[in-house]
Amino acid sequence: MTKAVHSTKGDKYVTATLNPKERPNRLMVDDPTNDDNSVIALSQQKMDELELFDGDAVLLKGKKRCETICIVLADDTCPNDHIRMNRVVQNNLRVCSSDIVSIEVCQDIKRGKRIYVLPIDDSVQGIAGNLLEVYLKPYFVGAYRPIKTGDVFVARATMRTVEFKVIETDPSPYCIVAPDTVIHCEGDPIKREEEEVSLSAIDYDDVGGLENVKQEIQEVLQYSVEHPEKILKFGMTPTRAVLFYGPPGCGKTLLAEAIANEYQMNFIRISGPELLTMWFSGSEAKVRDTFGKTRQVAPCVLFLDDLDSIAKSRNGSFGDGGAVDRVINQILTEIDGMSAKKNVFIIGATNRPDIIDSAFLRPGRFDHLIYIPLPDEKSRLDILKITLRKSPVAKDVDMQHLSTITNGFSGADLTEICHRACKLAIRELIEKEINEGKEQQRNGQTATDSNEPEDLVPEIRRDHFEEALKFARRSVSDNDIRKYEMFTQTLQQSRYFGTQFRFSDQQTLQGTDRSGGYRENCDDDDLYD
Ligand SMILES: Nc1ncnc2c1ncn2[C@@H]1O[C@H](COP(=O)(O)OP(=O)(O)OP(=O)(O)O)[C@@H](O)[C@H]1O
Repeated sequence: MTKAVHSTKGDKYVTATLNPKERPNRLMVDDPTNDDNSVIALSQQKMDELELFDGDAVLLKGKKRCETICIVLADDTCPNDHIRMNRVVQNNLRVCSSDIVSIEVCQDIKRGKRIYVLPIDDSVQGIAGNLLEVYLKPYFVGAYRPIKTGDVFVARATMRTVEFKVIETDPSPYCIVAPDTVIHCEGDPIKREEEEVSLSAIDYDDVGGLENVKQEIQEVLQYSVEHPEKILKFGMTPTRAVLFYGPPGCGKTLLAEAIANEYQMNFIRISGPELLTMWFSGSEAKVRDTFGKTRQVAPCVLFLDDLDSIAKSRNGSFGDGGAVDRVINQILTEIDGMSAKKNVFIIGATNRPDIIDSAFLRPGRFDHLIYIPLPDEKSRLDILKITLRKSPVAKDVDMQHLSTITNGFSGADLTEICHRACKLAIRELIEKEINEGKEQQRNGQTATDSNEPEDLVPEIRRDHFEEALKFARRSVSDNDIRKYEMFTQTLQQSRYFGTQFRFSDQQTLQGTDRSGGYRENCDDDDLYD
């Protein structure tokens, strides 16, 4: 399986910039074996040559004068002139696989007194929790991570990942975050800068079920990326765009992010309404720039969400159909330009495949449609387990039973049940701690009197789930599902002409049978006479 989609660099360029005698500290970027945001790896031989030791802090320089600091470790599987780093580090340096970076020891790095970081707005949407406790402390605790002003990093908790930008460090511009470093994160989330692309940390293990779809995507990507010449030989163009369709909340977005991660590609998401708003507010150039950015950060997955909204708007709030036609044309031109580029893969998504403009579905555009259905029982069990994998759940909570009784629930509906159960446990814990505090006050005790504070709610229990299920609801109706199934069936019928078709030997020999040999069940033999 292709794990990485490398940017195409001519050999000449590589040999010129990698002349080992002249610049031993210039190395070619490789994908990591260890996915840590703060670690890069070199061969032991290269470490010796550069007089580096395991655990040294190093200063890395990439493109556009971008720099970052990491810890270096020896990895004997790393080729001598290569440097392994994950996508977070690559993005901070604005480089990708096969690009060249330089490395030098960073001698003057100090322990941080304080750091100030802020979340990036689109990565924190819908998250209400305490970012410091839930994301930042677990990310930094005991890790002694070096950070530099301007870096972006990804911190993870349960199912969500949040991207943070380092606004300031004291001392500046870089430091090591130690246990006594004070972490500040107060303030509004900040906007993603133009050149920063999303660093999805969602991977295939975060997506429950959908095994067939993962397999299908693998084939599409593998054929298109690894064997384009074979596809061209047979007169076809490699598939560069697929359209996910299906009910809401079943993992279209999640899967698109996981694909980007799985194939070590950057991820850019644009929604149909965003594109329309850009256009109608008079910034066609912005639409071009948005697509342009995708080309710059290739290899990249471009995720075009809510494609149906463009079709809907023909008769809607954006005025006459003519204007919408022009938007569609520009978007299609961009998509055509994009899909001709080898290392940009476009994934469109819609809940309303029936109203998608047919121009989007022409060969060379979204000609490959993939249905993302409601999860079946096994997939529901997977989704429940994935959602709760970082949560302590009591042993007698029967997940299998939960997955059986939730027939017809989407992935998002199931996630909501789990989150509600978690919140009930959290609420109970807080209430119990407050009550216990009051009790201690009444008894004249202090919290430090007792040695080990008792864990008042150690796990999410059955009753938390039972309560959560009272509020559970299916967000997709049977009627909707029937419509998707009918669409899929019609699509298949229009695609698959017939399994019984065979060329007749006679026709091959004589070359005269204009019916194409498909005569088995035909009564109207005289049609062409
Ligand atoms: N297959 C799945 N595995 C794990 N979680 C899932 C799955 N499907 C949905 N979820 C949960 O539901 C949430 C919403 O899923 P997602 O946004 O990918 O759905 P979608 O199909 O893109 O929906 P929409 O069409 O409304 O944009 C996810 O963040 C995740 O928590």
